[in-house]
Amino acid sequence: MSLIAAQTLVQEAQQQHYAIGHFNINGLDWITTYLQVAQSTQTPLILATSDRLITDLGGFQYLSHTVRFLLQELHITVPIVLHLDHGLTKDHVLQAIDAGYTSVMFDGSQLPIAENVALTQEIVHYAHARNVSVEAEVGAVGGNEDGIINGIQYASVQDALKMKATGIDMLAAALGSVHGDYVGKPDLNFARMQQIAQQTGLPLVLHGASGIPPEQIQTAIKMGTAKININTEVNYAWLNAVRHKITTPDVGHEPMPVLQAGRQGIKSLVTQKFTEFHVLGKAADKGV
Ligand SMILES: O=C(O)C[C@@H](O)[C@H](O)C(=O)COP(=O)(O)O
Ligand SMILES: [Zn+2]
Repeated sequence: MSLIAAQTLVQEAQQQHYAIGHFNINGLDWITTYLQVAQSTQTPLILATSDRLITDLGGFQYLSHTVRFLLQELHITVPIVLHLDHGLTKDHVLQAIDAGYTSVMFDGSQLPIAENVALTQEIVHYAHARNVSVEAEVGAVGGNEDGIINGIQYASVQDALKMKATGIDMLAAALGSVHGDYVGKPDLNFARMQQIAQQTGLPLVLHGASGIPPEQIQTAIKMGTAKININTEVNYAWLNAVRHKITTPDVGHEPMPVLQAGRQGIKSLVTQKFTEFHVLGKAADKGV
C-alpha cells in the first residue's frame, strides 16, 4: 500500500472513539520496527519526523524515499502516513510536501495567533491541492528543561475556532501536556478540551503524551482526541533495552544483538500504546 494522508484516519478514529498512534522516527531502526509492528498487528500508523531532527535524519527526500521503499520491501498493506511533526517554518513545511510527505504540522505556537492563522491558511491551500493533511497548534505545549516545566499556554476556544476557519484537518490544542518527562502529575484541562472538541468538531491531537496515565488518555479519547504523539517513552524503551543488553556479561563486540534488543524495546512499547489507544487491529477490522 502507498502512503496516505491522515484526514480519513483521524476522522474515523474521532467518530469511533479510538486514537491513531503518532510515533517519532529517531533512526532507521525506528522506521522498520514501527512498520513491522503496524503490519503484524494490522494497525494504521502515523510515522512522524520532527523538523528539529530532519538534517540529522538525512533530509526530507531521503526520509520520503526510504519510507516508500520500505513499504514495498516489507510488504506493508496497512494504512501508513508520513507526517512532518512541529514544522518550524512555512518553507520547511512546503519542502516536506514537495518531497512526498502525506501529512504536515505547522507549529506556529510561538507566533501571535493572527500570524499563526495566516501562515497556516497558506499551508492549507498548498497542502490540500496535493491531498496532504494539515495539523496546526493553538496554545503551546510545555517542555521540561533542566527539570523545570515551562512554556505551557492553555489553548482558548476563540483561538481554536479561528484556526478551524483555515480548513485544517486536525488541531493540536495545547491543554497542559508537556514534551519529555513530567515533573509531578500531568494537569490537563479536560473541561476546555471538551469545549474545543464540541465547538470546532475537529479531531484533536495530544502532544507530549509520554507519561500521561492511561485513565487520562481514555478521557482524552472519549472527548475527541484522535491522534496521540509519543516520542519520549519510545526512546526510553529503546534506551533501557540497549542498556540492559550492553551490560550483560556475554555481550561480545557485535552491534546486532544490541540493536535487536533496542528494536524489541520499541516493539513492546508501541504494541502497548496501540492497545491503550484502542487502535490495535483497526486495519483488519476495515478489511484493508
Ligand atoms: O520530540 C519531538 O520533537 C517530537 C515531539 O514533540 C512529539 O510531537 C510529541 O509531542 C511527543 O511528546 P513526548 O512523547 O512527550 O516526547
Ligand atoms: Zn509534539
